[in-house]
Amino acid sequence: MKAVKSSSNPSGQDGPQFAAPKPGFGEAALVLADGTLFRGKGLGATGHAVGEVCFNTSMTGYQEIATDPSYAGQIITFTFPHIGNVGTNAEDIETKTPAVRGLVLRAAVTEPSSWRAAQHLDTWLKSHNLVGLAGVDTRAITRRIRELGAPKGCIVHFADNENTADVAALQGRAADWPGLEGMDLAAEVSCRQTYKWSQTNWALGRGYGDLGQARHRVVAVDFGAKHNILRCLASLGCDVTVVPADASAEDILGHDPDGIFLSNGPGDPAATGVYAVPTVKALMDSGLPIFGICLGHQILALALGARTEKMHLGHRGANHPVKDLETGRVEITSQNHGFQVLADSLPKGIEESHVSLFDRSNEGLRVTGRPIFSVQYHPEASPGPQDSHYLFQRFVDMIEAEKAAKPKNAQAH
Ligand SMILES: NC(=O)CC[C@H](N)C(=O)O
Repeated sequence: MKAVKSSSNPSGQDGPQFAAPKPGFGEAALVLADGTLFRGKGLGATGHAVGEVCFNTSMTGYQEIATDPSYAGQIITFTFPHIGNVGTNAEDIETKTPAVRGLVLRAAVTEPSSWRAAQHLDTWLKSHNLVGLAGVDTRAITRRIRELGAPKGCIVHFADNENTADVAALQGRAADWPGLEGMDLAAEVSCRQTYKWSQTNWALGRGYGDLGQARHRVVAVDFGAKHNILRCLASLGCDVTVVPADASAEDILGHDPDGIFLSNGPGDPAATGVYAVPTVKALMDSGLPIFGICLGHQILALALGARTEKMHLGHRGANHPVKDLETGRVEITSQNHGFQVLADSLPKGIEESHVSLFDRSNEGLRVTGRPIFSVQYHPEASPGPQDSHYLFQRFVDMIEAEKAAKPKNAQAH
């Protein structure tokens, strides 16, 4: 087993010194499927969890990241060293029950310093039964991930009476985990029942608002939707009905929507799409505007006949440059995905609308002449820049144009 000591600096250069976790935090480790071992101090709940180890480069917004349902089946390494220093609160959540498997941090978590802090990250992790690891060389982990492609791993926070030397079994657990390819996780994190969403975006001095008079009806298919997407829709006057991932086209159209939204979510789109792809195909026949984000983009692409594949590393961060191919404008985007749509598999009549300036991978599509479009990245930010908020307005503009072209009393439903 290749141990990487948490206190060492493998680059041999003088780097910044980080506070060591305080005594009282138990032993903890991250073991990759190939046996690479990182030992540090535990945070949050004791226990172990297995998942794909990925890294996120965002400098802020760790609570939104940790509550993004798209992280089901994944252990996040934060490349930014100081995570947890503004604590946690009841507002910055993207779902009530986080789906992430565990968090890996460089520096020990300090006491929260923010007027919004309600809980220490350690207490918050415990309350959600999430395992954390701090005091490890996250640069070394990131470099390992870069070499291997997001590897399988096991994170463990030992209880006081446990034998902390026995990590070989944990390597076995990591190696035995089947991996995200072919895994359907959207069904796990989706809502079980249809519900209404009316909360609007957060503002300083007010907090979240509430949708007043609704102007449009949108059905959002929940593959693991981040709350801020729903807030962005409500903020533009949409009365949002959220339906489970396996809702049929009939169920969805039964709500008499003016537009349909396909959400982000975890897992392999090819696996998740087994039930969603036929539904989305049927929804496209309705002629209604359709907007997809991330997993929603991938499912829409599959429904249109394109292909998806797993990326080597994926994109996870809050500063990814993306070019809108129609306007030539570059937006700095928030991202979290490990699969991609293959642009050269897009059939005729489907245009690539956005491209990543990091690696030229596909970041969006548009159906020529129809109000159907989607993006791979996260225009709702949360966390991240708001450069791409215009896409929600684009969706609402499409809804308004369709309604103006086909007044309700002239429509079939
Ligand atoms: N944020 C998302 O919707 C992620 C989509 C998909 N699970 C991926 O990793 O590519």
